[in-house]
Amino acid sequence: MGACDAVVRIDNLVKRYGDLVAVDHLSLSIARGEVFGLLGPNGSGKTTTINCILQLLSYDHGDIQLFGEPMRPTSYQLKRRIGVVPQEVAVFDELTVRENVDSFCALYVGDRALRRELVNDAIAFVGLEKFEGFRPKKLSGGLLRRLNIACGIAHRPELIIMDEPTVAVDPQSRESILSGIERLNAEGATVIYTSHYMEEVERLCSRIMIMDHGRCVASGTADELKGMIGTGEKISVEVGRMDEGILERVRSLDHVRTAETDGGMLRVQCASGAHNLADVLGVLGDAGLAYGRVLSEPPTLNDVFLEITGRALRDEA
Ligand SMILES: Nc1ncnc2c1ncn2[C@@H]1O[C@H](COP(=O)(O)OP(=O)(O)OP(=O)(O)O)[C@@H](O)[C@H]1O
Repeated sequence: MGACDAVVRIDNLVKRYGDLVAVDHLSLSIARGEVFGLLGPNGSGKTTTINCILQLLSYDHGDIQLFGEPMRPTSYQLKRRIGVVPQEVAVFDELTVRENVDSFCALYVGDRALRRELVNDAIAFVGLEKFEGFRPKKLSGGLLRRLNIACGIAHRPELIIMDEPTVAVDPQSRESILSGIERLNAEGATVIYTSHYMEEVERLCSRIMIMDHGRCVASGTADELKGMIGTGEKISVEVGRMDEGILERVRSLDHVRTAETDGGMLRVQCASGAHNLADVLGVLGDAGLAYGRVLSEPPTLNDVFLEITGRALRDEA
């Protein structure tokens, strides 16, 4: 990828808070049209990275380029091409939903008629038409988050940065937010999405960087990340009673790491490898054991994180 194709390029970023190294020699490059996921537990440095990109924080070392140009605190022409949805809801309590979206849009768009159209579109986009005249205090947490998004995207930015936009929202708003991001991307926006919810990142992101202690511990597509580890699928089979001899035969299969029974279910954790499910069912079939439901779950991004760091992504969540 040439430098000009990169919407965001970070080289060797270091940010310290006193003795704490919050971002530790981080480099990344994000191409136009990507939904780039920054995944990591709380405190791993995601927000600090975002705030450095936006020049809201000064940093100790490193280069940041946006749209092929160096990003500086005074790069207003670059900043207007970015939409930010911050982690904390940041809206004006005294203004209505419509007035809030309009005042953020007015930072970048002077023409009133055009702005009216953009504000209408943004409010419709997040599904807040019925709440246009409401002040933020009257909105639920999920609706507030949607207002926060409308404020960030109304001026049609090319790069949208969303910092954990679904924390503490109801399932309906979560779905609305996720499908909204998919639509923004389909319309051409490049998106940076930070989260500690691996399911969201897996659904949305074309590429993922897993962070821990300010460092990149792994990056790639979800499938590439899963391919990097030795953990394979988890197999569950409804078996009722099962004698120890059959269990031992399952355990002796090539790629089986552990096999246990619990409440009538056989649970098998495999190492990565082909035919694991067929091999396990083969043992049961050969033993003449009737079985019921069979579930095979591929490894998750949490398994990637666990294998690389020895901890679960949600340990601290
Ligand atoms: N203003 C600050 N002063 C001192 N330390 C800070 C400050 N802001 C963040 N930190 C520390 O820097 C580290 C990275 O924090 P950061 O907020 O970037 O992580 P994060 O991955 O975004 O976490 P979260 O999911 O909680 O937002 C943490 O150890 C945090 O405690």
